[in-house]
Amino acid sequence: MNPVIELQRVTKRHGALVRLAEIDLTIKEGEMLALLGHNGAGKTTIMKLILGLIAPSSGHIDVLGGAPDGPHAERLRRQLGYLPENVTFYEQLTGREVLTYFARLKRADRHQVTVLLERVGLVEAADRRVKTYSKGMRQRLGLAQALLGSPRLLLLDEPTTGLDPAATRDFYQAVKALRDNGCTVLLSSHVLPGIEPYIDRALILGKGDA
Ligand SMILES: Nc1ncnc2c1ncn2[C@@H]1O[C@H](COP(=O)(O)OP(=O)(O)OP(=O)(O)O)[C@@H](O)[C@H]1O
Repeated sequence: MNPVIELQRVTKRHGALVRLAEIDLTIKEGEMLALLGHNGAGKTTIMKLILGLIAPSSGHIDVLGGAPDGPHAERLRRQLGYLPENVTFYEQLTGREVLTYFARLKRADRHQVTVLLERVGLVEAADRRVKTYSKGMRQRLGLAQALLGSPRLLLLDEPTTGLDPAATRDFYQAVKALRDNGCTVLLSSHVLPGIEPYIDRALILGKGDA
C-alpha cells in the first residue's frame, strides 16, 4: 500500500536557523500518527510543509501521490482537512452558520453540515453563537470544519491544548471514529498522556527551544 504521506530527509532552514533537520516520516493509509515535541520542535513546520504552504529547503515530500506545492496541489487541497493551532471563528455566527459558510468556501455539500454537527456532538448547540462556546466546543467545531468535503487525510495541529481531560477524551474519541472509518490522521501534541489510547504510532521530534 502506498504511503499517504512521505517525508525523506526533509530540512527547513531560515538563513542560519534550522527549523527542521533531516526528518523522515511515513504514514500509511488509515493510520493515526502523533507528532510529539516541545515548543519549537517543528510540529507546525511539518504540517505547513505537508499542506504545501511552505517549501522544504532540501529533501523530498510526497502527499497523496504528489508534491504538495506542485501541479497536484489543487487536487490535494480537496482531499485534505486541516485544523490549525489556535483556530478562530466569527464569534457572532452560530456553529451551524460557521459550518455553512465554510461548506460554501470548500464547495462541500451543505447537507454535510447537519451530519458533521451530529458527529462532533454539537447538535444541541448548533444554533447558539460561537461566542458562547467553551474551548472544547470550539475545537469540535474546528474538527467539523476540517471534515467538510470528506477528506482522506486529516491534519490536526495541537488540537487539544487547553482542553480538560474529559474534553480531550471526547475530541479524540470523535477522531478515532473517523480513523476507524478509513481516514488517515496526523496530529501534533506536546504530551503523550491522554492521546496514547487513540494513536497507532508517535514520532518524537527533537528538543526544540523549550
Ligand atoms: N516563519 C518563521 N521564520 C523563522 N523561524 C521560524 C518561523 N516559524 C517558526 N520558526 C522557528 O522554527 C522552529 C520550529 O517552529 P514550529 O512552530 O514548527 O514548532 P512547534 O513544534 O509547532 O512549536 P509549538 O509547540 O510552540 O507550536 C522554531 O525554532 C521556530 O522559532
